[in-house]
Amino acid sequence: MEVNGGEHEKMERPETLMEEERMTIKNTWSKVYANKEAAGIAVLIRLFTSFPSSKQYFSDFRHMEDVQEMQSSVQLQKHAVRVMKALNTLVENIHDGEKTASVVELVAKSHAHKHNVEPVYFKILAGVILEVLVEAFPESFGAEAQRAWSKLMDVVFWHVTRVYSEIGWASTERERERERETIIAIQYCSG
Ligand code: HEM
Repeated sequence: MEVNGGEHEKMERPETLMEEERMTIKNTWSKVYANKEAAGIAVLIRLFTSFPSSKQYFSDFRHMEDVQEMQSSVQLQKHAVRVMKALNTLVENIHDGEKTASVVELVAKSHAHKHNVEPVYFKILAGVILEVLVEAFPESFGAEAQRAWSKLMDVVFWHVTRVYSEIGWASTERERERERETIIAIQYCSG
């Protein structure tokens, strides 16, 4: 999988979520969102420790190795809450495909234009979110919930790549190499 500008056309549009899956997502989310700061920070810390290259975009802690030091970064805490709030908007509007598209569009545009984030990091973050939620809320995130959430993440990522493709994002050769390395690491981690 290579995720850059021209790749979107090759991606199959993910299936629409079924009513049952939407309900599962809503039901499992409320507990997570009640702990949004802690859950968001846990997700980002996992992202930055498992995939240290994802820190490169954050001026305040790109050189930090120490987890406690990272946790006290205001930039990290703010981003954690921002990610959770955006997810909450997606969940609240899960029946509204246009709203989903527009929320993801805004985030993808700013991350491409302002923050220069490679799209593959959205895919990585999606995997990390699931991993952390399953660990933190095992009673809620069983197989059925995991399937529903994976589908939602696929929809999000599909929109992200659509936007990156529309704005003509092109990864440099070095960045592609890093993406390949990262994807191999993900495959390795997920057995
Ligand atoms: C679901 C995924 C994500 C959501 C909802 C999200 C949301 C946001 C929001 C709302 C902002 C502030 C407003 C803006 O500039 O757009 C922001 C800033 C930022 N995001 Fe994300 N983000 C996501 C994923 C990522 C990823 C994967 C990275 C990089 C690995 C990243 C890096 C950044 C950076 C560097 C900033 C600027 C931080 C600052 O200046 O304090 N984001 N994000």
